[in-house]
Amino acid sequence: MIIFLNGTSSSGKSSIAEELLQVLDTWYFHLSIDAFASMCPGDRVMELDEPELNAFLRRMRAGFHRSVAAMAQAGNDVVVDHLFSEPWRLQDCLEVLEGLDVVLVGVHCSLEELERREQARGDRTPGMAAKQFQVVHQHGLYDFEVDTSTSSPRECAEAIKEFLGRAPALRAFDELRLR
Ligand SMILES: Nc1ncnc2c1ncn2[C@@H]1O[C@H](COP(=O)(O)OP(=O)(O)OP(=O)(O)O)[C@@H](O)[C@H]1O
Repeated sequence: MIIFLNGTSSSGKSSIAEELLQVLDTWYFHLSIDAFASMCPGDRVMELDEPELNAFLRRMRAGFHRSVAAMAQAGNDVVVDHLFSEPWRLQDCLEVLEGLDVVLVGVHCSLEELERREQARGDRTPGMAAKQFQVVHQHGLYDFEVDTSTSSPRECAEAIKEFLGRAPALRAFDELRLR
């Protein structure tokens, strides 16, 4: 099982993922694109020129998608914390995760609250969430959706768990592949 959380920066994906690890009945791994980004020497990477940096980041994200697939193929249950802020990312995930059971969860949050969180965190580029806001949910299809403007991370995790018990067999990823 792969529970795939998609939402803007500061929408609360990581917080929900950590709660899911506590409330789910089996032992999931939380695989996060942020964790992958922290594995490289960030200060040296920032010295790359723009085309090199874009190529580097694309390889990292493609590697992340394949690592998720590899963990699931080895029999592990996984919570993925990622964002479809470029169309190729969703397309790549649809291809790479084919044959695996993916439940796609949209993590929503009001723009006002996103901007408040972004400012409070201080370690995120101001305006990043607003830029992603118009893009990450553009494919418009989920198995389940949560709103972190009105629910706590624990409430979202509990709602996702409850959904898993009644989820229809046809997944959003199956429908998106047919498009
Ligand atoms: N449901 C919530 N209600 C209120 N605050 C929240 C909620 N979920 C997360 N937050 C707060 O918002 C901030 C961002 O949360 P989190 O790191 O989980 O988001 P994220 O989507 O993983 O962000 P990023 O992609 O930038 O890493 C944190 O300060 C967190 O405490």
